[in-house]
Amino acid sequence: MASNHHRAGGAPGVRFEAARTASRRPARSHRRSSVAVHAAATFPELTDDESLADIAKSAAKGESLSICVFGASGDLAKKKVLPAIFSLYYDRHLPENVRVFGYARSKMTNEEFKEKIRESLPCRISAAGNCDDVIESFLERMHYVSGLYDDPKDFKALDQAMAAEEAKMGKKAMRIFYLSIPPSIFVPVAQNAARECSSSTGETRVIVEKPFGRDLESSRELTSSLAEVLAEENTYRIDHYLGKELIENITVLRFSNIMFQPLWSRAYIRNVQICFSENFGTEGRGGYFDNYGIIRDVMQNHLLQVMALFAMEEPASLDAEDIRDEKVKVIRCIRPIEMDNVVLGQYKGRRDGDKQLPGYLDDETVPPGSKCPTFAAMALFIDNARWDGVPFLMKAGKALHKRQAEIRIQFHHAPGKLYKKQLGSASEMNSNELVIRIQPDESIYLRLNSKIPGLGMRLDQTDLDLQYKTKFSEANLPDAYERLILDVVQGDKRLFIRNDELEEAWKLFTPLLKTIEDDQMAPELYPYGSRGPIGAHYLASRYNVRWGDTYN
Ligand SMILES: NC(=O)C1=CN([C@@H]2O[C@H](COP(=O)(O)OP(=O)(O)OC[C@H]3O[C@@H](n4cnc5c(N)ncnc54)[C@H](OP(=O)(O)O)[C@@H]3O)[C@@H](O)[C@H]2O)C=CC1
Ligand SMILES: O=C1O[C@H](COP(=O)(O)O)[C@@H](O)[C@H](O)[C@H]1O
Repeated sequence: MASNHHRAGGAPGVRFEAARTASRRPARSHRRSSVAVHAAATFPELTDDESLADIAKSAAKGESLSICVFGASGDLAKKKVLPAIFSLYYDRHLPENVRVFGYARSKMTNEEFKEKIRESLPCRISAAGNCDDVIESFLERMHYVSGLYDDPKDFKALDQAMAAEEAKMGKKAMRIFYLSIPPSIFVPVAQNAARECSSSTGETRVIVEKPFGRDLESSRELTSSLAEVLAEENTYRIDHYLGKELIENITVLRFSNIMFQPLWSRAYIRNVQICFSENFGTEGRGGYFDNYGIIRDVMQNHLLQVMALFAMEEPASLDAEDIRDEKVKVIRCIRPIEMDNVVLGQYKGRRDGDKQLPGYLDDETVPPGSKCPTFAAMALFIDNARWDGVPFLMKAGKALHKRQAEIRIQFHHAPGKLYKKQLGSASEMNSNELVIRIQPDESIYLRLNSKIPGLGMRLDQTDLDLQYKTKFSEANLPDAYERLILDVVQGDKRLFIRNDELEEAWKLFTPLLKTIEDDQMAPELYPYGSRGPIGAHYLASRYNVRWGDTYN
């Protein structure tokens, strides 16, 4: 795989001109013949007749796509990866000549595998007439191969199974491998796949799941082991937050709206809050989690990526390299994180009526007495001209009172005293706030001071509110994995993590993690379902800030 070349600005090797329309086409019912169904994905602007003609051309060109999911028996494959591939198929974003392979050690027949997967395949629009037909047609394209992860022979068998299907479809085959497996086997699986299963006729791309190491050193080791068999341009490090609708919208919001451009700096912004909370604990994933903790699990990757997109300078273009250059630059400007600016927490059990909500240490897969943080809050600073002195407050936690992820931008209060009497002096209650709600209930709203209608002069805060649910149809909110897998098919790396980005992210967090672990820092306990440790509020108040999610 390392030898595959890369064409500037696009997908190297086999390429499907798949549908990447600026806005998603509304889902249509699948009433056409099965030959026609997927032509529209390959040639989105074409009518059915034209699509049929082009299907013939595509078949004549002899191109096919094989996607293989390693760890196909696992949680992520079932929950996210295979449903996302199906949704792309359903929405006609994949070519007709697509085949999907599952690979894992579990012994299953093709039929058993398909039955297991069938129940997790979503029909995006419940009213869509014949989703069942599309499911059947998708399942016909699926194959399961059972094998070990460290035995080249088994990978040869996979290669043969893929080649046999590809031979029916044409001369050129692109292969995509998704490593939906525990990190301990990333390297042998990537090596075996590269050596035994690379496409001999087209491009081979590999999607690597997080975690990409657990500190700077292990991340470097992983990068260099993967680099022995995979060219960087064919390696797609996935951070599924980058595939979320609202996160893609950050750059659109910033760089296409003149009203925001002058405001986006220390001159107008008082603080930025990036908050992630989940209303469930590590249930079932405690074994994995305990080795990582919330900082590695969510902050070093998802939340740092959000911060980078929020704070970076305008890229020279929308090209993947230009965007990633800017992200790297801004991450490098983040000041080393001091322990004084960090609060750690761990959830404890709580009684809720008849129900006992478990504490982190009640999870049998968690080592007794673990100090692993399930919550963290920190203040970060970007030492550049744009953001000098602006606190970026980040917090993330499991087993909190609600599931929510959002960015809150709190502006300075308006100068002067004109409406001071009506607005009061608590700055967070009278200054503007822009909220980008990543999930759930995706929305963007701007908090303004406004006059309450009526006689007299009473003021209150009110929202200019863009609710995705009411403004856009649900069909237009693809799952993050859908967007990202389609990007891999198209060779678009904008939303994937480049190796130098990863390196800078680990340089920032590794010293902090080392201090926490070397000093065995004890986390502050917080009850399951609460708002997290009190310490997070003291941290914010040190910077004269209140967490927006505590008063809204
Ligand atoms: N689940 C999630 O929500 C998320 C997962 N991820 C990442 O995605 C990847 C896959 O996650 P997930 O599906 O939850 O993982 P699983 O633990 O479900 O593992 C996937 C498959 O790998 C095989 N496997 C599990 N443990 C081992 C082992 N010790 N040695 C060899 N094979 C093993 C099993 O298949 P078999 O025995 O049949 O071979 C299993 O079905 C991981 O890297 C994870 O960190 C990232 C974000 C979220
Ligand atoms: O990567 C991870 O993300 C999930 C949260 O993802 P979301 O899309 O549901 O917000 C988190 O639960 C998990 O611990 C972490 O590994």
